Amino acid sequence: MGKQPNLYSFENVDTQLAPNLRKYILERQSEAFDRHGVFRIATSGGSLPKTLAKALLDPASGSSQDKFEFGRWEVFYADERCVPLDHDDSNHKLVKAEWIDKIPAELGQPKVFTINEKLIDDPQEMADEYEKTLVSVFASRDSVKLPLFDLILLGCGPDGHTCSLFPEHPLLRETDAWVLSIKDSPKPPPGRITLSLPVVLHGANIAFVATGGGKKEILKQIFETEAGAKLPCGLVNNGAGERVSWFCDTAATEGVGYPRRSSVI
Ligand SMILES: O=C1O[C@H](COP(=O)(O)O)[C@@H](O)[C@H](O)[C@H]1O
Repeated sequence: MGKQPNLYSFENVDTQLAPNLRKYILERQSEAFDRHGVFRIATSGGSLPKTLAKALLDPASGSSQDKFEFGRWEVFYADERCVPLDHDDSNHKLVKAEWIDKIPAELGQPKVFTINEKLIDDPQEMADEYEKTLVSVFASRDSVKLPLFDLILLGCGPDGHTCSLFPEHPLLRETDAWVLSIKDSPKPPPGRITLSLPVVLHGANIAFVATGGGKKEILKQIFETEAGAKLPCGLVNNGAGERVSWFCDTAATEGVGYPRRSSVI
């Protein structure tokens, strides 16, 4: 498959996709610990956190010998909605409820970098402040051109959006900023912040999770058409190639002609 993205497709989410995603993340964790002693991830909201929880927390989905060391994790948001952190639209609220709050105490607690909810009425200010947070963690912008996440976990919207980067939106042309604001998101809520495309493409590893029949038409477009290659998810595939892995179920990949794999092992 050379430098192309990996497309994994599993019959069952609980018994196949989740254990394979678990193995993949354990490998990324181990590489990151070897590299710099911490595991820095950026995560999305939407349908991803529920599936991710099965991979991270379900004892039936992996070997007990390989454990996540959440105490050495740093968790950032690939995108966030400009709402209070306890609002139902908040990606943080969802991620916290799905898995962060369920981590057994003995596995440690991740350091989580949320938005400043005092800035919900000013998305640009919120994006600037979140970028400063990244700068403080990933070192100064002068010496680091782009932050290097060990793993970026992404969803794929039915229109091909990922993070809060929407098809044909001018934000896709951003080349300088690390964190962008959007006031006119086509999907509610309208105010959001998002990692920029260059930051996503720079990720050491990028994993999409897309499940269910509602994703099959967009996956066909992304993997098989020129127009799909220009959608945000297609741009990630083309820009990051073999560093991209898709974790899907067969309902989502039905009819997709691109070569599929059934195990990360
Ligand atoms: O609005 C958003 O949507 C995308 C995709 O969500 P999904 O429910 O179709 O998986 C999500 O990745 C992003 O974080 C979220 O803000």
